[in-house]
Amino acid sequence: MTQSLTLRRPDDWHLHLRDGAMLRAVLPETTRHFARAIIMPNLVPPVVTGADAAAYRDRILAALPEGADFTPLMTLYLTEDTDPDDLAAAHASGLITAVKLYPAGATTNSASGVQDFDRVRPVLERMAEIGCPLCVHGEVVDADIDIFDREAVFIDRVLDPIRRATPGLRVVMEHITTKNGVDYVKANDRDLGATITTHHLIINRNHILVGGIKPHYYCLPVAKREEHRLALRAAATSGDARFFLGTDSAPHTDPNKESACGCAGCFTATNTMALLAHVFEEESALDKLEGFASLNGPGFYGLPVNDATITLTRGDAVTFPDKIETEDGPVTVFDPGVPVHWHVA
Ligand SMILES: NC(=O)N[C@@H](CC(=O)O)C(=O)O
Ligand SMILES: [Zn+2]
Ligand SMILES: [Zn+2]
Repeated sequence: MTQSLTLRRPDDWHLHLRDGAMLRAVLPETTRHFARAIIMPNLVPPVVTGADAAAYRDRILAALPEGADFTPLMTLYLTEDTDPDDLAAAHASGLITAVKLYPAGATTNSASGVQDFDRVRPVLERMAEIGCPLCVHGEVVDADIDIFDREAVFIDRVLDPIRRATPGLRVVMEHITTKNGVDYVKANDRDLGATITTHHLIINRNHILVGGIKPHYYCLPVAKREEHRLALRAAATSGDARFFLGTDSAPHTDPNKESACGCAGCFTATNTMALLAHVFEEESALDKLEGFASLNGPGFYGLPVNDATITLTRGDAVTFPDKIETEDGPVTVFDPGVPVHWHVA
């Protein structure tokens, strides 16, 4: 049995770092293991202009722990008023790596997102021209669409039409949660990739609801039924380079999670690499973990892979901290609910 596994240092292609005290508290949890991360722009107010992204990047760099080797890859939050010239300049200078599309109202801090997709068509065309990828939170928000169907309906009604209307636009379907998402990626051989989170490889909707409601397992898109989790596992461990890690680690304080109207988001920055080793071992696919966590993402984004390595070792069951303390309050670390024997050496 494999006892130790050395990988090129991984990257996180979907990460929420927040700002201020929360940023300072959660950033070390990521920089300990990851070399780069795509930084989500859903702050309040959101990161919409190049100037916003530059200022946010500087706040992240100022919060880096001593000696950390970490590069934040910045994104802009697409709105119906996004200026294509500002976007193009931010992309050309290397300030931003991608642009994020939130359908208005789909998730945490998405109120400034897109309501009328026709209104962002010129921006999307410009992005296709300059080769700037679009990261998509793929859920419709129509009240008559069941929350468990929102991803599948988004693919048919919004994503596929956008991709057909904008040839050459490179799209990352963020945090896919369904077999429909996996199949859509597989059926398209260019300009399309998908991130998969750690938690969606581990939980299905029963984990959220059976035996009492578990607010720390609630995130968006919400975990689906077991067949979808299995499809995600198969995709992540398949070696198909279109699938790569985006943890969507999304810290909220415990009072905001354990509430009558709890926030969506799972915080997995702390234990993601150990949990992934656990999952990939269960799938007899430890040899595919480096591709998923360290190679496929850079491949999609056209960036070099990292030179440094990390080593995971297997031993006695490990314990992770239950919570990270922040000046805003405690943040609960995702609990896989099963013993995990891997840790980052
Ligand atoms: N995933 C989540 O449940 N929450 C994210 C937003 C998002 O990625 O949709 C957050 O910012 O808290
Ligand atoms: Zn999202
Ligand atoms: Zn997210």
